[in-house]
Amino acid sequence: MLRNIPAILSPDILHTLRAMGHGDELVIADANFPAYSMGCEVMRLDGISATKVLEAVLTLMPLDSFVPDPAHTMQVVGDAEAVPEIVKEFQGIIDRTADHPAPIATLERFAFYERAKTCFAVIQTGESRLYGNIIVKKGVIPPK
Ligand SMILES: C[C@@H]1O[C@H](O)[C@@H](O)[C@H](O)[C@@H]1O
Repeated sequence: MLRNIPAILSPDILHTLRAMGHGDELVIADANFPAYSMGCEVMRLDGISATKVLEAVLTLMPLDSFVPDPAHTMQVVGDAEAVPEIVKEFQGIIDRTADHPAPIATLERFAFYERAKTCFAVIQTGESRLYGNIIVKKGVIPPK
């Protein structure tokens, strides 16, 4: 255990978050997401919701303020305008925790997979709600 570090973040996840640089992207994925097919590092937090993981990650990792869309979720197949409850929760977490909150943008399902393939890593959670996937782009911590 560590002081000031959310206990759900495992040693390998802490290593990855620290190794990521400005503009690198992380996928926080639900339990149905084809994480191992994305070709990047997969870390697992089975049994933990994607919303808890997003909250924990954003307590440590700044969201990028250099781009208009530092966070993306997956569009509902057949209803691109739908906003699932979990996406509303993701937005609330970003609004509460990010230094530079931004509205979440969306990607069509297969465009989301293509974007995920370029990401630094995936954290596969135990999230059982469909469309519980979010890609977050790491920002910078300026000098004090
Ligand atoms: C259609 C969508 O495919 C994705 O890969 C899943 O992660 C979502 O929950 C949903 O089932």
